[in-house]
Amino acid sequence: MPTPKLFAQCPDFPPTVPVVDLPILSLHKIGAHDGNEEKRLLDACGEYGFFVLDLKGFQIGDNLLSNAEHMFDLTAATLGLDESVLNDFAYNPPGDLLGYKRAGKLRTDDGKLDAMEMYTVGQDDIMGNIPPRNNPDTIERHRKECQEFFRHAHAVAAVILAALDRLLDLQPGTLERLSPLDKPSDTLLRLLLSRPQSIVDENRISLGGHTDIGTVTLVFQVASGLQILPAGNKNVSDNWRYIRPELGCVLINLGDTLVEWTGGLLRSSLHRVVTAPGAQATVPRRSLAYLIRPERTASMRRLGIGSVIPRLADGEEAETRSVSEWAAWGAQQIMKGELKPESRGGKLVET
Ligand SMILES: O=C(O)CCC(=O)C(=O)O
Ligand SMILES: [Fe+2]
Repeated sequence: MPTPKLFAQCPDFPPTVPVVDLPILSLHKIGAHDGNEEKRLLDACGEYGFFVLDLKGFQIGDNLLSNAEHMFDLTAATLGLDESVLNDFAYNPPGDLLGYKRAGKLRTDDGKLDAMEMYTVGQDDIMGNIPPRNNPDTIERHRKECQEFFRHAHAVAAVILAALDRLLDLQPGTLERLSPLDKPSDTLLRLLLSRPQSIVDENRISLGGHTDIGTVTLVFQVASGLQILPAGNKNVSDNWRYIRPELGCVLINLGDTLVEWTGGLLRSSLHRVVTAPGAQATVPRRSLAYLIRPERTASMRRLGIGSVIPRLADGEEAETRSVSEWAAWGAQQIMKGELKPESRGGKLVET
């Protein structure tokens, strides 16, 4: 949802489609510990696990908007390479999610094939936490711009995590220290593209319903198509709601790790991408997802003994797995069909 330049290239979001009423919060106010804005943040994290963050007029926010614009260019350049070139960088799931994923590699909720191409860049590779990987030239020539994106995206996320520390009565710095920029993790940036269809099927699912597994995700979209299934609704087409792109803003959603760490207080919501609505379906849809994961050795154990996060109830067992073990287990459960992707947590609004 970044800059005027990108918005000007895209037809308007239609006024008639069903949208979810997410709050637009101010990075500036949250950074200044504004009590009212923090309350709105906590409410949104419990109810939707999603909110829109206005980045404009705050230095790190403006920096990130400009970095995001570069990453949109990088998406076009990289996914515009010949398929034979991209195939040399093909991703290798489930062990290695970095590199190129062509459209049609995944099944969506309706049993059809997905329509999302993506090139995934690892934070460790770009920030030098591991020896560099080999990426297409389009990326190798812009490592510095990628570094800037990771640095500023991480800084914006840190403002939100610091506010959550305060709201959850955790020691200052707790959440940020668990997902540092300079320690090995599975944090990554997805450069995503879904191409316009010759005959538009507005119900086509480009990327199937899922929750994100990590702590927080920052999403930039210009043409929409991203939808959320608000909690408590049956997973049928009529219940999904579009997220309206907002100029100068980034969309933030919480992942399963924050749900676990808070004993289910916060929510991670099911979301998916369908054909962009109205005239937006006629242009290529580019988006960015910066998916933050904790340091690899961090534990999934519930956090803190402050006054907000509930203690384990009688009979409840502490989670002892590391984030990597937990992620591998979750992926396996979903593959075996024993775990269905669905909204998790949200006890904050139920109590
Ligand atoms: O393309 C988008 O808008 C969202 C992508 C997404 O949900 C993801 O990569 O996890
Ligand atoms: Fe996602």
